[in-house]
Amino acid sequence: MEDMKKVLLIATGGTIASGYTEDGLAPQIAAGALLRYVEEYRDFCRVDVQEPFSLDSTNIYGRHWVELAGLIEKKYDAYDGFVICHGTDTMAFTAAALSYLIQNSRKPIVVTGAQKPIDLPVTDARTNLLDSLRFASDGRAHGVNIVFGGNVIAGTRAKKERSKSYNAFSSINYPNIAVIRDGRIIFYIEDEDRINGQVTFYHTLNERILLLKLVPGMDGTVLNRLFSGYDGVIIEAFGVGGFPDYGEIPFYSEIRRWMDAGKFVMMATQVTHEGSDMEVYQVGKVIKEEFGLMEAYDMTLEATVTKAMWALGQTKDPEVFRRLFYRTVNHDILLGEEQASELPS
Ligand SMILES: NC(=O)C[C@H](N)C(=O)O
Repeated sequence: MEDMKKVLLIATGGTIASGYTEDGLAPQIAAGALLRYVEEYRDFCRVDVQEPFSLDSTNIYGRHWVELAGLIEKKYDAYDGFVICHGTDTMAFTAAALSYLIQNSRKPIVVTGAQKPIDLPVTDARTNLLDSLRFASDGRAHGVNIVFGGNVIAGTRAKKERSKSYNAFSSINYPNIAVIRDGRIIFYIEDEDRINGQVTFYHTLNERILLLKLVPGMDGTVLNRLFSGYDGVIIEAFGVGGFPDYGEIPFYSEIRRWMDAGKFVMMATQVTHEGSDMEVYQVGKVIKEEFGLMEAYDMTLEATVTKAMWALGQTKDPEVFRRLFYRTVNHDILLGEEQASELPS
């Protein structure tokens, strides 16, 4: 058929493509073989395959994200949509990173995977892959999304909340973009009109970002010991956000040291839902104001980390960094616009 959509399937490994070995599950099923389990796709799209690498997603990080974005950039004009098959463990990081590396894409870029290998008799893999191909072939779909367990989740809003169930991913602090039920896509958010201008690809990340989770009693000098290894730190604080003050233990002076050295200090919360708001309590407000600290607000940790890597890959200027960090990309932050609008443009 003339109007069949063209989709590029990019396989990267993960459980969806795994088989049993003596040492446990490991990726084995080639990209082309994945497609044989979902022949129904032939009714609505044509698919080519690429397999840049085949890894358990535990082993996927910054350089793979840049490689995936580069591959999509190279093939962008030749396809109507892209589906990346990926392990679930770091899928939320990859989807967030790709949301920053590929912005303003009118074409859909879907990240999917499964909790069970595609060749098992009982598996979520076939539904997830077929749903993803369907979504990547839909004219209303755009940008980076995870399709998993019947949910379509903005690439910056996904979190793996369940390690075994088929509904492993949730959309955090934001509604699903769409759901897919029995092969029918029901959009909750239709915002194609927000895309104007050209798709933009970025090629640089700075991975020297540390995510430090506070535990009660943590000694602030831990920041001193990690100082030379990183250009920025995101501190995963308690509740809406604040720093402990245990008397002589110097979180405050460590933050001063990092900032005086031109490093970036940001605050996020270890609570999954509803986000940070450092100005509520004295333990947060005073230090936020003193240092002009940035905070993640309603962003997921995965988005916060990869956005910091992307922004720091573009600039070292604190004002430019702040503007990039608070600007909304692929629905990632709702509470940052206010902060961004207070900055000179
Ligand atoms: N369900 C999965 O895909 C888990 C696997 N360990 C991976 O992330 O590659």
